[in-house]
Amino acid sequence: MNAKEFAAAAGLGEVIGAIAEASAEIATKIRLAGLSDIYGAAGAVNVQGEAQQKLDVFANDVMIAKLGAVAECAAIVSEEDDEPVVFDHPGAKFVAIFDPLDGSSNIDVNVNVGTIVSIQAVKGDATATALQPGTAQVAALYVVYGPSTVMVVALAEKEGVAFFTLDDKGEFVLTAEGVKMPEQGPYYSTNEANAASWPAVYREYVATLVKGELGGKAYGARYIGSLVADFHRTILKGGVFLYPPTEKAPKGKLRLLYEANPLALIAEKADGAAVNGRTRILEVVAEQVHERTPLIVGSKREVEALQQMVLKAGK
Ligand SMILES: O=P(O)(O)OC[C@H]1O[C@](O)(COP(=O)(O)O)[C@@H](O)[C@@H]1O
Ligand SMILES: [Mg+2]
Ligand SMILES: [Mg+2]
Repeated sequence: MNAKEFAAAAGLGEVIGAIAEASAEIATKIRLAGLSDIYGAAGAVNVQGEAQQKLDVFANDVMIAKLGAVAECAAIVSEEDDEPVVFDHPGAKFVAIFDPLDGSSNIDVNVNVGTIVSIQAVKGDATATALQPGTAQVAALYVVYGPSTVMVVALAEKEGVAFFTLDDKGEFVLTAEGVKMPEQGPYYSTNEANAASWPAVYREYVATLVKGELGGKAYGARYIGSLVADFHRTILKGGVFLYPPTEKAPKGKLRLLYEANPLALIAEKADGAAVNGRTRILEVVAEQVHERTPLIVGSKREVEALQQMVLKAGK
């Protein structure tokens, strides 16, 4: 079975099939990047105030073109566009909310990047649909462009997550189903250079892990700096990824709607958890589509321990 058939069987029509086609094109572009003029900055700045890479723009354009050709897709919300892009598709059922290329600062050094997508059922206009809490998502997925290209899909109605691997014909073939993450893992993953500007409780938490005070074994550190890649390791090996608030980004750096929400649904469907410190990510109600959030996601044991420490500290 491929990703397109899997999603169609789950009542999602062609939406995931279109994302699979877009991802296959993005994967090819990334794989051959050194042979074309696609590395480097595009010369523009996106709504987040971040310099766009040429591959950010390419990935966004491909996603919009593919989803714009699908009758069930009413609109898209992208990290790279200030406003939703609304399609003329009367009666369309879904809005796709995405980060077309995640970890783009890693592109030029040939390190894993990804695509992250949340799918919401239409409820009002595109913005209102996108602003529904993560609990309302009908599906979520990410694609990791690594040594192989893998798509991981969670459906709201199904426990466990499905893995698809891109074959040499451009198809995402089902390679694992019902995947769950370890209840506890060996790694923590965070940009520790920010530690001095985290709320103290996060430093205490990491010290707890390093000293082996949570479950007996001392944790190791792993940080790629591509959320998708750091999350993918976490789902396979267990452990915790955290991007706490910092002085520079007091509301967190990562985006709620197209980074935290989809990964939180995938984590929960795999028996993991995701919080913003105090609150379950999927219950946070966004006020704007590009809203940022702290994110702590991973195995249940680690995420719950952090949440308890934060609540106890009153932070
Ligand atoms: O460089 P930092 O501050 O550690 O931030 C890394 C985070 O930023 C991101 O690159 C942001 O994603 P984009 O590349 O989509 O802007 C995440 O992938 C990653 O987790
Ligand atoms: Mg990103
Ligand atoms: Mg991005």
